[in-house]
Amino acid sequence: MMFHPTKHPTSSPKARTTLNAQALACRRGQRFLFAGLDFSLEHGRILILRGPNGSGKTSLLRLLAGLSRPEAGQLFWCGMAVPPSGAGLSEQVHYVGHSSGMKAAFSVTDNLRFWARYLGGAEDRLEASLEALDLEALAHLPVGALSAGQQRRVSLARLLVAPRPLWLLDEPTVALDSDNQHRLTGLIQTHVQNGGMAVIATHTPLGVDGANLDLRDFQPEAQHMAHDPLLAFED
Ligand SMILES: Nc1ncnc2c1ncn2[C@@H]1O[C@H](COP(=O)(O)OP(=O)(O)OP(=O)(O)O)[C@@H](O)[C@H]1O
Repeated sequence: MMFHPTKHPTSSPKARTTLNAQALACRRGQRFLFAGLDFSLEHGRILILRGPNGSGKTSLLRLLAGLSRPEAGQLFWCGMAVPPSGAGLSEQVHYVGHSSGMKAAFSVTDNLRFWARYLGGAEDRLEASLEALDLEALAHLPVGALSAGQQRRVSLARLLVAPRPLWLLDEPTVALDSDNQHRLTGLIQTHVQNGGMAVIATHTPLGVDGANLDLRDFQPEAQHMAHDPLLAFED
């Protein structure tokens, strides 16, 4: 795939941007979700995370976002080892997870303006972000007054307020109608066509080309399960 570093305002990846995982392991509570997980992702590529509920897709995305630490193994960003804190990688990442990350009482515009500032983006991207997710007519409304699919679109608009090369998307189609699923597909395709990368957990087809990583292939065979799930809970 061609690399166009300056063509699109949503991405400003470095040439030869790469993300590699070597022998990653993740433990939640007393249970190893996966171990020995390797993958390699280059600019312009998509990695699609597969696996049943509870197999560790969200846990892997949180680990890549620097929100939790691996139990073992090593991440490399552009060939540089990422420390357990995630420093050096977490600043390159947009993470859109299950929660919207928005303040319910604030308007769509105010929420996105906050994220633009927080993520080091420019406010002049706001209009384009609203337009890309068909949010202009909702921009003045408090996020808490929006439907689930509309709130999801606000979360996705965050991807566009600041350019970051690696998009981590957790079930991004949830609550989206078919028009907006197509809109999302277009955004992802544009991002990678211009040199971005994406790791996407999904149970449904996204209409994008990507390599598949099935978490079931990395489950340790013998599990020491906690008898009481509450005892295993971690913040
Ligand atoms: N805070 C936590 N403390 C302990 N265990 C947790 C915690 N959060 C999640 N888990 C466990 O980790 C396992 C993997 O959860 P995760 O959310 O990563 O799965 P998933 O593959 O994303 O699932 P889904 O397809 O349902 O979204 C689950 O068994 C879950 O109970």
